[in-house]
Amino acid sequence: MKRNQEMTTTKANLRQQFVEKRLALNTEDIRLKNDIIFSVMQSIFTKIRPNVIHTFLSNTTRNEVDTWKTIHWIWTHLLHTKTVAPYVVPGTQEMQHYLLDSHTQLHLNRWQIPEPDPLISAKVDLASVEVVLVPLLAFDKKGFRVGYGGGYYDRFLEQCDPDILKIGLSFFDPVDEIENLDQHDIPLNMCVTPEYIYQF
Ligand SMILES: Nc1nc2c(c(=O)[nH]1)N(C=O)[C@@H](CNc1ccc(C(=O)N[C@@H](CCC(=O)O)C(=O)O)cc1)CN2
Ligand SMILES: Nc1ncnc2c1ncn2[C@@H]1O[C@H](COP(=O)(O)OP(=O)(O)OP(=O)(O)O)[C@@H](O)[C@H]1O
Repeated sequence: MKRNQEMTTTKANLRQQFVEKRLALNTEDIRLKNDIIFSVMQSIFTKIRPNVIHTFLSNTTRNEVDTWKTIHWIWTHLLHTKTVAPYVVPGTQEMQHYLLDSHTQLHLNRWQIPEPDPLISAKVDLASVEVVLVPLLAFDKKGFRVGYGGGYYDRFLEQCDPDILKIGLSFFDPVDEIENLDQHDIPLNMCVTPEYIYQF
């Protein structure tokens, strides 16, 4: 406990800590945790039946929470729900957003993250998005998050309706507090972990 209190919880420190924690999980741990998160996502989406869900496309080689099972389940069970995925415009901090369906052509970007081909995919108006599944490395008890440090999601969420439902997905529990938040940080409304559904 003492040690925990003395540990700094700056974004840079948490980034390093949680990259390591995630890479230390074994394949079986990850499978079990992903299964629990998937079943929670099924209940949440069955209950609220959103029209448009924006989701990150996991880089499973970095042990990100897997969104693919949820995406396939949405496609087969929520027939009126559209899914949308981001594309990082190279050399910028900006993301564009494209319709994701079984026909969407995907390419791996420089970080091995699958993205819709911007030349042939259908661009989506952010005003239609109702739910965003947000990637993260760590989050705190107030719902603030730390990602890889590009600031992509804060820039994106700023463009969305403030009432949009922002759901983080994490294999780990929250830290008490992120020390160096800035005015751009937009908190999550919910974070799903294998242990608990946090609501903020
Ligand atoms: N699956 C997924 N898609 C996503 C995100 C994410 O976290 N996960 N992003 C969430 O924002 C955006 C991509 N942001 C990223 C930002 C930095 C790095 C990265 O690997 N950075 C290096 C640092 C040096 C470099 O620029 O290469 C690193 O962490 O080692 C990866 C993705 C958009 N799409
Ligand atoms: N809306 C914004 N406008 C301008 N700068 C921003 C905005 N959002 C974030 N930033 C800046 O981007 C940088 C990275 O932000 P931060 O460390 O919060 O990234 P992150 O949340 O870990 O990354 P990501 O959102 O890509 O997962 C910071 O310097 C932050 O101030």
